[in-house]
Amino acid sequence: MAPKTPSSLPLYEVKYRKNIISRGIELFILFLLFSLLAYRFLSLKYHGFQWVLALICESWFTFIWILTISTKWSQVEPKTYPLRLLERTSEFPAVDMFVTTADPGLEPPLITVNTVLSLLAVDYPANKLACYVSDDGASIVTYYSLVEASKFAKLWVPFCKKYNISLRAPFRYFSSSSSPPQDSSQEFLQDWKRMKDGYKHLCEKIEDASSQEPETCDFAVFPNLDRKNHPTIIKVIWENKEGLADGLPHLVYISREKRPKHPHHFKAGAMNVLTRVSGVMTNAPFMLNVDCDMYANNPQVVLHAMCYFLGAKDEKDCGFVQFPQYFYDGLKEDPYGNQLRILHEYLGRGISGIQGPFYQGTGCFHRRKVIYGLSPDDKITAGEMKDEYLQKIFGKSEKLSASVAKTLSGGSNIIEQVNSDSLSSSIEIAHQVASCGYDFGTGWGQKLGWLYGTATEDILTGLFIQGRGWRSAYCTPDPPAFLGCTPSGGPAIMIQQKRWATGLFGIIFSSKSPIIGTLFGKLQLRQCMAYLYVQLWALRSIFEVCYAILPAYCLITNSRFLPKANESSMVIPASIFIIYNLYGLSEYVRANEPIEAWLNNQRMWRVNAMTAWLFGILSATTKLLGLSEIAFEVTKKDQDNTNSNFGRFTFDDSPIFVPGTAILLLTLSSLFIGVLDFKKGNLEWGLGEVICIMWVLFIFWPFLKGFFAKGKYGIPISTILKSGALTLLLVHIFKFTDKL
Ligand SMILES: O=c1ccn([C@@H]2O[C@H](COP(=O)(O)OP(=O)(O)O[C@H]3O[C@H](CO)[C@@H](O)[C@H](O)[C@H]3O)[C@@H](O)[C@H]2O)c(=O)[nH]1
Ligand SMILES: [Mn+2]
Repeated sequence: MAPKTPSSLPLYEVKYRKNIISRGIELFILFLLFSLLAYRFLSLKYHGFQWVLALICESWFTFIWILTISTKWSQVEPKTYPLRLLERTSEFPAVDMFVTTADPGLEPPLITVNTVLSLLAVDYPANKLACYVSDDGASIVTYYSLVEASKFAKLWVPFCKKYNISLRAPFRYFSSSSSPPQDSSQEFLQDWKRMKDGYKHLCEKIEDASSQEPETCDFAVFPNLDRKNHPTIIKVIWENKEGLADGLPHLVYISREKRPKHPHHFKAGAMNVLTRVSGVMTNAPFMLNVDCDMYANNPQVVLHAMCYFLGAKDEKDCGFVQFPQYFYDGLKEDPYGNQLRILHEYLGRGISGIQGPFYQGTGCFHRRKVIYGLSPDDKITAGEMKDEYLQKIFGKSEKLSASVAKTLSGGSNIIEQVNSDSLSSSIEIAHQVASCGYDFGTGWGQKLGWLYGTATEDILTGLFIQGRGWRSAYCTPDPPAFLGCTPSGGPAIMIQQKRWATGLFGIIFSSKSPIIGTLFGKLQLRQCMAYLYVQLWALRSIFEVCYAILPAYCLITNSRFLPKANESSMVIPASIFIIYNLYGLSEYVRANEPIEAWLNNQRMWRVNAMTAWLFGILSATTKLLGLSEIAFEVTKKDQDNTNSNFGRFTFDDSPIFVPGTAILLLTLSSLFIGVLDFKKGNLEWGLGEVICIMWVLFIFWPFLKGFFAKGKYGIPISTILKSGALTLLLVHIFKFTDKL
């Protein structure tokens, strides 16, 4: 038999996990849930209001469980082979890399700089890459930092490539190896020292610039600039004029025009400007997008993505390639429950086994033509290629429509579609397509590009792509491709979770709803169910809150919502509780996560559900009714997580902490009332309710500690007073309904 030639080996493989045992347990839990519903239904006439409420909540939980099972059913183990790709070809397609930043205060320029440096240094021919940074903060410090970073990159990039450094974001490289490796050569030691000094110098310059704005003629446009009202600024910081494969990729700074009267559509607006500006400058057939805090942690990222794009038998199988969002410096016990490792491990791989991962907003490679609205089997007609037609949809720029035409008609000949003119010659047109009115009346944000009208533009945009029949690919190289910051402390997490819950819920009611996509489009049914699983977060809050206060209700009104401990039907809820938790724990054990992480996640996800998601449903409803506007509050990126108190829950005086505090106070009061009743005897409630009370206290443990802590670790008095008033009101209402 002849040995396999490299070109016959696949560039990627996707295996399905044989998760027979966990599937069995999931189905068994479903069976128990149905038994519980049947039991409740049949015994409804012997019980009161609590029984009905419990039945409603448990029906909802059963529905969510069905979505969960379907989503997790077919988990994938993808594998990509970049070495085979390198053996097979030397002609690589071009990639435009987009970085977005919006606020130099919440997103320190040094973080953005590190992300950019890590991208400039990836293992890929430099003449095929261009890096575009969008700065919605129009910050002189960000611009200055990038200019300085490009100077440092001339040393850093060759250094990384010469010694094949695996970590190419300097802040991570120098924090993980504060002294050079022991057995390194004299030459390496010298270079290493030069890099370390160079980076230190860069940091100092950026720090100085943050306290005193830099002054040179190149920065003339920035001073006295109003972030919300300014013209477009585009600067080609570095151009790889000779087109050297071992040089530095182009680096372009863009701050799009902003005017108070024009909606700017947050990140989606920024992404569309990046798409257009890059369209008239380099027009690469592939685009990578990362948030400013997501540095490339694996220098071969682009090659991994290309394994899918170039290796897919059918283009349709690979509309975009998504890398999971992982975070750096996360504590192993995951105190805030926002490392999402378990979410990626099971749900993420499960979704990937259906129609492919959701687009997660960062760490994703797109095909330009997919972003331009193309469907897998679209045949472009000559009429659609006419300039007039293109300008109606893509806006009034001849040069842009010419490059769009190239992209749309290019077919699979992706090497040829790029622009070869110099960047500087397109500056004027770039300004035009970055202006704030350019979108208006065109297809941008409606049927192409990143979609408007939501704070979760990522999920909406990905949904729209999959609804047209594209599949996406999940890429999980080792080491992880990208690492970013995840918020720490209570308030930042709550804001992020609320934004997600609000945006996701709104999508269900939009014209791009997954339900419509399945009925009238090409979204697969189970993919629709997976989307609903996340999009229903906000609505889940109502059922979770009701269920969490049910035990307190029972203790206050001396009633019960569970069978008595000595009744045989108690077996059903008890085994659901035990098996569900053991099953959850086993997921952590299988993924090598500590038990503490499981406990903390149990807690934080329920806390989020009952607080942030509850605010999510409020803000989504007011938005749907037209009473409020979309808001995108940028998440704070911490540079330094080494503080010993890192991991402790923090509070502020935001109303978002009121529901949690109130549920806790209500539960404590019910215990108090329960103990008083206990002396009187003749109790209706029993062991089941008490265990539930304990569980609620366990979940709100960080809040309980917050009663006794000071400063940002304590719950503000005003929040306690508000929650206290709410609790009193609820206790009275409960007592009152009981008398009815
Ligand atoms: O007006 C804006 C607002 C935000 N951003 C950028 O958008 C990115 C994401 O913002 P961030 O505050 O970090 O939000 P996260 O909650 O961390 O982001 C997640 O959720 C968002 C949708 O809610 C997605 O857009 C992100 O890609 C995804 O990582 C950042 O690079 C921002 O600079 C802008 O460019 N312009
Ligand atoms: Mn982020």
